[in-house]
Amino acid sequence: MLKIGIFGATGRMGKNLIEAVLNDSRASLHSASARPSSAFMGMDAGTVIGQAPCAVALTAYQDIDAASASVFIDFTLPESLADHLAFCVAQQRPMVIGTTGLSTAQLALLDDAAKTIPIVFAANYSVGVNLLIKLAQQTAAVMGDSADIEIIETHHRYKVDAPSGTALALGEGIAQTTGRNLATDAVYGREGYTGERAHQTIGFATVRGGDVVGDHTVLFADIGERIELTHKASSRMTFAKGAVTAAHWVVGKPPGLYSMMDVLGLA
Ligand SMILES: NC(=O)C1=CN([C@@H]2O[C@H](COP(=O)(O)OP(=O)(O)OC[C@H]3O[C@@H](n4cnc5c(N)ncnc54)[C@H](OP(=O)(O)O)[C@@H]3O)[C@@H](O)[C@H]2O)C=CC1
Ligand SMILES: O=C(O)C1=N[C@H](C(=O)O)C[C@H](O)C1
Repeated sequence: MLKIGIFGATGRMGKNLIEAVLNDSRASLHSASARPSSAFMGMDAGTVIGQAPCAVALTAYQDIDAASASVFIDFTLPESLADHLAFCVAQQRPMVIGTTGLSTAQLALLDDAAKTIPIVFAANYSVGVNLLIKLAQQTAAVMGDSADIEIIETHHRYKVDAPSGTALALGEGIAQTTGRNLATDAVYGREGYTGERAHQTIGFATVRGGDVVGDHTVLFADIGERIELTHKASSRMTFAKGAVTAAHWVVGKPPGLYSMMDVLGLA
């Protein structure tokens, strides 16, 4: 039985993760952490998600008995990444991380931690989006020399980072396939007198509103025809189940930084 600890248990994803773990017959909820200032601190994790109590009380991450956990899942905000990484490295526990909007320095921390523990890190844990990345790469290999490439993402009003991590992962995958460099070729939104589109650019457009769980479209627009590859997530449970699958996969792996592509055998 896999014993899964969840950081950020009170968040939108945290609650879905608790439910996904409680519904997994091969896993149990080891622990659920929240900010020390959280109004939910001390409450039962099952109660927090509106279900029957599960005998796991929300605690500060520092108070978790990590030695008895198999793996930790972290979908929080970038500012808590360093603490959670240091905790798991000190306790030598594998991690599954889904937090997006990480800075270059935070990505370097991830690389460092992965020298001593196995970590799965992905901007999107749905099967469909990982397949979309592959399909976008295949399309780019055929059409990337002539078509203009634009990535459009839509998310709920509460999302704090832009473009989405998934949009950036799609852009990175296409850049690798076509010999582009996102650092110089990405265009993040347009305004004013922009001039004509430079062909090698990859454009990103961000839409925010309502309760949209997560939509991504990759547009390959040529003269006379265009292809639009679209994925729409309709439930966060899709991401939560993917993260739990990754948790099962990462336990027992050697230290290293892995992706959901590795978990799904798509790498
Ligand atoms: N990879 C994937 O498949 C997916 C990734 N995501 C990403 O997951 C992340 C979380 O998304 P979502 O659940 O919607 O966000 P929420 O804002 O709903 O949840 C964030 C959680 O992190 C906690 N938190 C924030 N700062 C700290 C801190 N300094 N220390 C401890 N805990 C902290 C919050 O606690 P509190 O409630 O007390 O503020 C909350 O529980 C985002 O980066 C999002 O982009 C989302 C969906 C899928
Ligand atoms: O914040 C979200 O909600 C999501 N974030 C991830 C991202 O930034 O790509 C994944 C998903 O689209 C939902």
